[in-house]
Amino acid sequence: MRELPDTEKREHVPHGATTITTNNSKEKTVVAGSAFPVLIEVRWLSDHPSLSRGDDDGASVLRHCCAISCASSRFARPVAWVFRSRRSSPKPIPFAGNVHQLPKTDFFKTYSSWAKVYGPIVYFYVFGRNFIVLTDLDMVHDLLSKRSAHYSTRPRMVMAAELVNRGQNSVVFQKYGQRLRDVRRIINSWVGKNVVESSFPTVTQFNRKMLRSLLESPADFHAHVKFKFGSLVFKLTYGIDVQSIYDPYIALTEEMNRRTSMAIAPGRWLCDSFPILAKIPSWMPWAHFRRWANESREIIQEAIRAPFEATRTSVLRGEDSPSWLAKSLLDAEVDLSVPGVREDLWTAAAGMYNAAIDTSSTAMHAFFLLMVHHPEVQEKAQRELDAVIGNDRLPIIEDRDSLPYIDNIVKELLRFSAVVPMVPHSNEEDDVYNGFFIPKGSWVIANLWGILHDPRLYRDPENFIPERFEDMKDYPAEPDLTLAAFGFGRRACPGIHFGLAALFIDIASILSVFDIRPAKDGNGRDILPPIEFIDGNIRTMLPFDCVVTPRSEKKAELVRQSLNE
Ligand code: HEM
Repeated sequence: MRELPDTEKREHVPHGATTITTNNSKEKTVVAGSAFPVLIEVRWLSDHPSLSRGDDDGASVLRHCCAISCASSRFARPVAWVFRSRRSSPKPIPFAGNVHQLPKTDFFKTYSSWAKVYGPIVYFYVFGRNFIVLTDLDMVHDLLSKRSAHYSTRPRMVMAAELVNRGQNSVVFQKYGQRLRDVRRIINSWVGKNVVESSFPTVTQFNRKMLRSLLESPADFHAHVKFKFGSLVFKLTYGIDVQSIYDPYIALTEEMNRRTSMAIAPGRWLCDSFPILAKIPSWMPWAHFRRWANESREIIQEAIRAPFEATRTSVLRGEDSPSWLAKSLLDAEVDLSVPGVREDLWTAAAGMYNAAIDTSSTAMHAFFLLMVHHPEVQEKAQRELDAVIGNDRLPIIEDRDSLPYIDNIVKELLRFSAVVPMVPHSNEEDDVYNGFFIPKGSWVIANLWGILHDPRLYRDPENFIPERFEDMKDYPAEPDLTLAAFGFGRRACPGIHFGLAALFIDIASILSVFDIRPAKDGNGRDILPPIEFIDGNIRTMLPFDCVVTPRSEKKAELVRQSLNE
């Protein structure tokens, strides 16, 4: 342990409490004494200027103290933190913590407003669970990327991960470890950077089908977009052709996603705050949450198992129905009798639907709405498309480099809509960062919405302006945080290349073929639907009306012909 500098002295006061006076901080702190001797050190050191200077020596002493504090008492850690973080957190109430200050929706907006008051790293706790919210890109990179060896697991989610079993059968909820690495390796062999291009012909084919649906029933654009992503992912993953949104596979998978969203809804389940409740037997009269969890577990298992078995049967019959899963099943090195192999494959396959559909659909729904609000963006994009693509063909994914404005629309769409507004990671070890003690098992949340709307990075962040990414003579381009929108470190979205290609081809081809205009009210006036998202771990949009019309008969004909190619 480091010696106290001369300028600092301690005096012992009755009942074991200790007073620490430092010349530097001009601060006198009395902390509970005899029960938590180590905490006193933690409190003092963490405020010591050596740490705020980033002094390694000080930091290592603090780390050492933290380790001792943990060894001495599990209870000690949050207490230590509370002492430290008075200036970095809203005022808690005893036991419940900050539960009374949490909003019902749009958590990330509240976190961003806290960041303005308490700084970019905010701590709060709710019934003993520690939350650290980072609203600063550098800090997020420091912890989730540079220290990703320790920050790549997910926080404990009793209802979702344990009772509903998503911790076992969903890549998104899996703890960091060998199983997750195996599942991610499978996913990378399907959509990784080096292989993703092989899926482009199918992505384009499903894009053309969506364009045709838009021609036939433009008012249903909301459903066409969702169905396109759902049917595309089913085809690529399982080789299954789903015929409509009422297809039983789609219905099952939607139910899986609905129940998963309910299972992770913040504040909904008491067992998340009091894990002991998870031990209550499900037959007890008021244990309906346990019965709901059991029912959900079965439905979800069926949603995961059914398409997997359909593909396996088709492979066993020798049917020619190529898919990512069939490719893996046919891989000579894959032996389903080895424990865990089957589970890894179905987890990887189900993860594609879980993680791909809602994210991409929300981005596209937001795109339609933003085009209604921004005819000037639409016209500029169409001028670029007409100049580069012309009138004789539809855009293809390979046009990306020659359509920089469309690319900027994709970037701005991801920034503006922040489809995944918050990314929760957790640390497997106690840690110290910038003088902050981060207890093991904390929720370390990257406030992506806050970062993508940070006024220090973006001028007028609440507005949709694709031009912000253009380097202009009198105004340099603003930061392109597309990668950040897909998460961090070892948990970063493995579908990024696939997702970006799919968004690009949809946006380019829709703007090439269609005009998107506001619907009119009875008096012929434009109806501009409000730009509002529904809060969730993945944001969604309520349906809204707009008018989608082909720009010319020739463009419409190109769409019809494209399906015969
Ligand atoms: C607009 C499109 C998308 C966005 C904005 C998006 C964003 C994200 C984000 C923020 C994460 C969490 C990363 C983290 O924890 O640090 C994530 C995870 C994930 N995404 Fe995406 N994603 C998109 C599309 C896709 C697509 C198309 C796929 C599959 C083809 C996909 C597959 C996954 C998977 C499997 C995970 C879980 C990774 C893990 O927990 O280890 N995503 N995504």
